Amino acid sequence: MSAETGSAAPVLAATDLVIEYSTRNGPIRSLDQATLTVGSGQIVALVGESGSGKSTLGMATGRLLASNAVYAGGLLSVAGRPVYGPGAQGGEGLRALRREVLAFVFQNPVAALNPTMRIRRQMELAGPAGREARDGSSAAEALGEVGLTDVPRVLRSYPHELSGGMAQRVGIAMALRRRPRLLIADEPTAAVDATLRAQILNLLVSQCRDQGCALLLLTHDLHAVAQHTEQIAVMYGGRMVEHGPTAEVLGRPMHPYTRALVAALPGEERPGRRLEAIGGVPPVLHAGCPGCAFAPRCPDALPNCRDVRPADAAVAGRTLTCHLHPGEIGDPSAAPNDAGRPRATEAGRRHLDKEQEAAR
Ligand SMILES: Nc1ncnc2c1ncn2[C@@H]1O[C@H](COP(=O)(O)OP(=O)(O)OP(=O)(O)O)[C@@H](O)[C@H]1O
Repeated sequence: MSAETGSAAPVLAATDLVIEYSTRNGPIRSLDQATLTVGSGQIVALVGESGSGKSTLGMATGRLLASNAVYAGGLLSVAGRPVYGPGAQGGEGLRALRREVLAFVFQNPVAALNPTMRIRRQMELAGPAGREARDGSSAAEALGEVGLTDVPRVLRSYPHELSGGMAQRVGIAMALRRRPRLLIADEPTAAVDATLRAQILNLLVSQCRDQGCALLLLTHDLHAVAQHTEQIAVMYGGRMVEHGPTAEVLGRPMHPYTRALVAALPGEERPGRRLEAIGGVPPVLHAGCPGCAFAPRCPDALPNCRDVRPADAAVAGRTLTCHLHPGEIGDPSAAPNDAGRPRATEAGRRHLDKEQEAAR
């Protein structure tokens, strides 16, 4: 077995992926060299404001983008099988990938189900082919495992006869029926009653853990991320700006955008201080951003931030894409190199000194 297709291959590997949508007003660049790796069985959050490109990356995993989406560069593979880039799967290969490896849970659970079919039939179709597909009891078991009571009634129901919470449990049961290796959940609790959100998320994460299925959770909810995920990737303007272990990234955010997201989190306000809103609006890109897309909103922007793209650097156990953090201080292996990593500027060093001073 080659390294590419072996079980050691990450379940999701996107490298410098560029996706644009063609519109009457010109292209909208939704992914601008997005890079993300999800390991087998990992629970990973992808966060960022609305429009940062999370759903585009999620749907790109199965080449399920809107018809006006245009692939414009980079690579994406799922479980070692190329989806975008050289050797990309098409036809039956792509259908097999969607059937055997990938699963999706969407924001609106009722709309994600087929309105004309009873749940029993949809569960059968979502399950493995053959004898088991006709075996009603296995569908019932799967619904029992996601905490549904009165399963016979649920099996007889049409989607509109279920509450949002019940429909999302059915959606999770369906998504996991074929034992996928990667589940993409796009705001899975956004349309569910607030009192049920934690339950649904707990269920989703525990079911994925039990099955060893990796989960990529696209969300705005940093509290949920802190509670449930191992890794977090922060996205802005179609690319990752900070990626690493959730506890470390949220506990000590380093990219100014991550810091702003954490400061805007309800519960982060200190007595007598207001919750900080992030000033300005996220960009809509029409072409590759020449520098850091956050620079126009960044309180710490350096002179080169608007014009020079920061490279990824390993800093404090995470990957950071920011001129303020060009690499580990005192770590020669992470220092500027000939491969084009930008050099730490004097202003960058001063900023870091200030940060370290504040931390003391
Ligand atoms: N079919 C489309 N045609 C044109 N532009 C699109 C299309 N789909 C998405 N976009 C644009 O691409 C950018 C990224 O959108 P995307 O939905 O991936 O972001 P997101 O982070 O998932 O946002 P949200 O959290 O609101 O779902 C946005 O500017 C969006 O308006």
